[in-house]
Amino acid sequence: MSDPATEIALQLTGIEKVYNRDTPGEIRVLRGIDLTLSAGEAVALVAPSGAGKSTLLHIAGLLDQPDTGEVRIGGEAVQHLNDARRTAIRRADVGFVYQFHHLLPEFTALENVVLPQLANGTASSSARGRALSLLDSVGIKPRADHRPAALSGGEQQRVAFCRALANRPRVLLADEPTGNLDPDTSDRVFGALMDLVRQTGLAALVATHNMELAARMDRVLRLENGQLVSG
Ligand SMILES: Nc1ncnc2c1ncn2[C@@H]1O[C@H](COP(=O)(O)OP(=O)(O)OP(=O)(O)O)[C@@H](O)[C@H]1O
Repeated sequence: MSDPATEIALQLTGIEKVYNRDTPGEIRVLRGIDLTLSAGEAVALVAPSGAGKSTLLHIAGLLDQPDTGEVRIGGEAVQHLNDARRTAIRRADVGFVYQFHHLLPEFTALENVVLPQLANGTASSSARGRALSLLDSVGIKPRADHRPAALSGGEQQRVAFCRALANRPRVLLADEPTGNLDPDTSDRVFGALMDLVRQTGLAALVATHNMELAARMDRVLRLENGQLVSG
């Protein structure tokens, strides 16, 4: 059996992305991105606004296609797969946490966390238990039956964090997952994330401007001039 610690969860090779090609507004956002994320590894992505962080996360999460380069998730090259297969891989293997959480307003916090598993056809009797345990790990289990409108911004963000992890994805792609949170709550959510990384082999790519959190991850990568550099 392969060692989960050395299993490659996500691999980007030679990724390039240009917007408005061959027009005066051409922007070469990604200029040859190489990134290997192993199972059980957390990597911080630090990028100034407009550097291409969202573009990179969208390509890594199969929401967008690069112009050139290859994306592999769990060893499978996804470039030439049809849309249905790419969607299936995204749903099964990738969790997203965005700056804006997009919770479904008519459902409770708990239902918002369980719903992706229903969509995925993977909801089991344990799905509710898994969702409650995730909500507990970030301190909002007592709010499980509240709808998003009755939750604070930070509570909604924590629900979105749990939703992203409910399916046990192989890769978590997060954009400022603790951005709205006070330092203690941020610490708790980050701790819950790192526990999952260490205990379950989750691979996490976390965009953040918080250099203290970044330093607590395994590696820090900066997106500069369309390329990734260490540190
Ligand atoms: N669909 C698009 N068409 C044209 N230009 C785009 C498109 N999407 C993004 N851009 C441009 O590409 C650059 C990178 O955008 P991106 O959203 O990836 O940056 P970002 O690093 O996530 O920024 P922020 O941190 O401010 O959200 C920006 O200059 C942006 O204006």
